[in-house]
Amino acid sequence: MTSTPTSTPDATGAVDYHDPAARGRLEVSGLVKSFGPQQVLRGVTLSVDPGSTTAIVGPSGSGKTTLLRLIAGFERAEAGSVTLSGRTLAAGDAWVPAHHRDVGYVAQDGALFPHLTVGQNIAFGLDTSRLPQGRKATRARVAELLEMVSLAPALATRRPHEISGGQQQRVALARALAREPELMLLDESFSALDAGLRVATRRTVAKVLHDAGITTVLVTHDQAEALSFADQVAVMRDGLLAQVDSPLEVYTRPVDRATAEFLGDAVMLEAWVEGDTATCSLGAVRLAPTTRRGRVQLMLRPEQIRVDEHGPIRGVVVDTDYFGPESTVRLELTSGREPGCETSALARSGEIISIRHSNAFIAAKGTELRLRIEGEAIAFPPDA
Ligand SMILES: Nc1ncnc2c1ncn2[C@@H]1O[C@H](COP(=O)(O)OP(=O)(O)OP(=O)(O)O)[C@@H](O)[C@H]1O
Repeated sequence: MTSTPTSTPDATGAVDYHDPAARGRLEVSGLVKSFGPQQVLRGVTLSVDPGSTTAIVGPSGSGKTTLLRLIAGFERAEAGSVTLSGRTLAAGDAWVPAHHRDVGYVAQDGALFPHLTVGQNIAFGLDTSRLPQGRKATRARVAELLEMVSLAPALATRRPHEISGGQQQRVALARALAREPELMLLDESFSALDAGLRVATRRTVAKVLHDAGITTVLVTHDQAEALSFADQVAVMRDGLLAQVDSPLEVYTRPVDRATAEFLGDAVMLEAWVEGDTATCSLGAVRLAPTTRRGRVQLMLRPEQIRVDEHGPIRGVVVDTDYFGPESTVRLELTSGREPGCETSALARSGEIISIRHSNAFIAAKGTELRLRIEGEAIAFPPDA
């Protein structure tokens, strides 16, 4: 690790290592990357606070892994810069090779060496020049790292094929942690695991990284994983970040329809906006702050449409998808609105919407349900 304390700007103008407050701060600015004629990254800018976790999520081929590989130093960009802890890693001709970046990388399959034991795999990540000499010190550090990732010390003598997929991912993390990186990059690190193991492994890994205060960037195509794992979610589309914000904000206040639909189910309705109210087939709906007026597309999450026996909206169950704890219920709206409810030219019966409900018994086909809307809707341009 390069750790000369100085505040002298280098040739690129960046302050050279090491302002303690900046340790682990990642700044990516204007990254452009092409493969042949295809521009894969088209000017990506991203800030990650020290010790925080960012998930980069987006459709397949949007450029997520390429961005991670540029940060790791496995690829070079045509334009833009990467700085970590105030140290320039890449900018113009300035270039720090991958093995000098203080960056850990955990691949999708863990990429353990099959011919080495778990202990040897982890020891491979150790900088032995920083350890007191001797095999005893190495063994102790390996045991410590295994404990950090909640694995029994006895596993050290096994080979990767003798442990489970979730254990392999934790060994891969321990190997990456052995170098005490300032930044951990997780490239679809949980996606090869089955659902239960994925959640448990993700939780362990998140806790280890959080407790160690290591800045983390996770690439995933799994929206739920991104929303649950990260402090900050960066939504990538066509080589650009469409939105970077907290999980709650990107889910409840997506910047556009594509982002809304990528992050979860969305009910889209034609609507007419006046002031802070939109009128649509569900009646008058409160809007999140917007400058839009007139015709819009309204977005609600299905869970915002609640079954309520006194609700002003009526619909008849068309069909149901049962998922155990929850069902997605499709309803055809009927015109029997309550007296006193606003109506408009857009409020019409026959429109089909989806809601979520936890009681599968109420959702038999043909049942009439009364509904109300909770929270605010988002307005997008009418033709997006
Ligand atoms: N080494 C390479 N040579 C040529 N094209 C590449 C290379 N690496 C990536 N690409 C192309 O760049 C685009 C973005 O790929 P990338 O792997 O970054 O996307 P991704 O968002 O991570 O996708 P996925 O979720 O499927 O892994 C794809 O069209 C891919 O084919």
